Amino acid sequence: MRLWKRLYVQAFENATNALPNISGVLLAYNTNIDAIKYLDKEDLEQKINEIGKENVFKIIENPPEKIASLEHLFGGILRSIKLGKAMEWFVENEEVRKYLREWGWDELRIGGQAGIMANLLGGVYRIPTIVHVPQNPRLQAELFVDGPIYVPVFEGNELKLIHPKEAQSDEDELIHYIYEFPRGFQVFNIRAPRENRFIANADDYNARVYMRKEFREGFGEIVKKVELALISGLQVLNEYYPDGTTYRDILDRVESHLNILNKHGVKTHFEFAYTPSKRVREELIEMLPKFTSVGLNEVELSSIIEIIGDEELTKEILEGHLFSVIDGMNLLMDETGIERIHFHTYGYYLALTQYRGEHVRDALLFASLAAAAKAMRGNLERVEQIRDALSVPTNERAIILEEELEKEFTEFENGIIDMTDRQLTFIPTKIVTSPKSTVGIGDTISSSAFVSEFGMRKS
Ligand SMILES: Nc1ncnc2c1ncn2[C@@H]1O[C@H](COP(=O)(O)OP(=O)(O)O)[C@@H](O)[C@H]1O
Ligand SMILES: [Mg+2]
Repeated sequence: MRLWKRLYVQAFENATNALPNISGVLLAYNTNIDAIKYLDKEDLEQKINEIGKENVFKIIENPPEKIASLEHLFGGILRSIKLGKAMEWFVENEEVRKYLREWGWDELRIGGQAGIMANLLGGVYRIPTIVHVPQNPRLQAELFVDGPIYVPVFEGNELKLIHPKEAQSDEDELIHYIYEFPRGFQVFNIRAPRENRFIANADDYNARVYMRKEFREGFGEIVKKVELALISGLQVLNEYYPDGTTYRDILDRVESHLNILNKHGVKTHFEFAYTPSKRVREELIEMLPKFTSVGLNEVELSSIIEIIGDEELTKEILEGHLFSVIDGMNLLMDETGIERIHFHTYGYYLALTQYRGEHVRDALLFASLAAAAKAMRGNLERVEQIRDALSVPTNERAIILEEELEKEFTEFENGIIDMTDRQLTFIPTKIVTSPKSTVGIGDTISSSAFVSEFGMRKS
């Protein structure tokens, strides 16, 4: 434990010193508005009574999984409360969208993985950051913090980089309505077994990874300004769209972007997220050889092994067996040739890399501090807040895992294991016992580790 305390302090210094080494980062593709409302029992009961309680209750046991009426909306909310389960349904109906807008929110936050990472990398780490915004309405633009955050804008034929606030225009508002409820929340005779949220997604653009003109026509220019890129948001792809296009049309465009990034020597990271469509998941795995790095959690690694591995390993990873996770990471590297895999789960992170160095470990430690700070505060504003996370306790139970690793690998030192052609890096993470919010922690972890590692590599 004392060892890790020392390593954490050093890593914070090394990582923060190296952040200014990065001249530019690109973030694509998903940015939206998260509108958060904390549900109120009286308000909810009154609205449901007005609409017709009986019809709303019918939806609870027959979930349509999408919203075409107010009955669907409130039935979905009640189902989420009843099961204590996070659910996200797409809003298909224009009248319902108007209703949602009028019902309003308590808080607005920038949403989407690219949007969230922009406020962190540009706003907190002060790295020049270019972010893709499918639309740039005022409501969303104002959620970007001040700092070197840019969207590309055509002025005539020339591509200019402008802060989103200065580039806002009269475009669509892509709103994800997030209805949060605490454990024990009661409405009529329904009681929430645990805290969670229901999301009504009123965003046609990110659901099909819409790319704005500047990214379709000016990508070659944009890429010249960055040395790192983080790609996310592909998990939502459907196999077919009503207009006859498929996920393939979109992935073709993403692949052409990757080819341009690779041609310019930009290091690329893909942030995995659970991808319900097995077909799409398969295609994403096939695209991984074009990336430098991938970030994922236990559910996502397991869902990949389901495709490239066997049933036994799939199950063991989901159950959290350390050595199965390591086997899964090795298998994924064998299959794709990807240079870096960063696995994160509650309590520890692993990185498997085709290169060596202590900066890989320091980057994971820095990411763990950033995650703890984010969990504590809900929102990060300054790098000093990450330093404060040094006082958060380190996961004691990971020490048992560390001992298992020591037994298995003789060459294990300070979290680093030398395998013949690879390095495996292990760190116990900080754990915040009562987090203020858990939205965007995974994105914070992966992006902090990726950018700081490459910054330190240049030191
Ligand atoms: N209370 C906490 N303290 C520190 N880290 C946490 C806490 N809760 C979750 N985390 C970290 O956040 C990660 C969540 O990432 P992920 O599962 O990818 O979700 P998302 O991408 O939706 O944020 C977990 O793997 C864990 O490492
Ligand atoms: Mg994640």
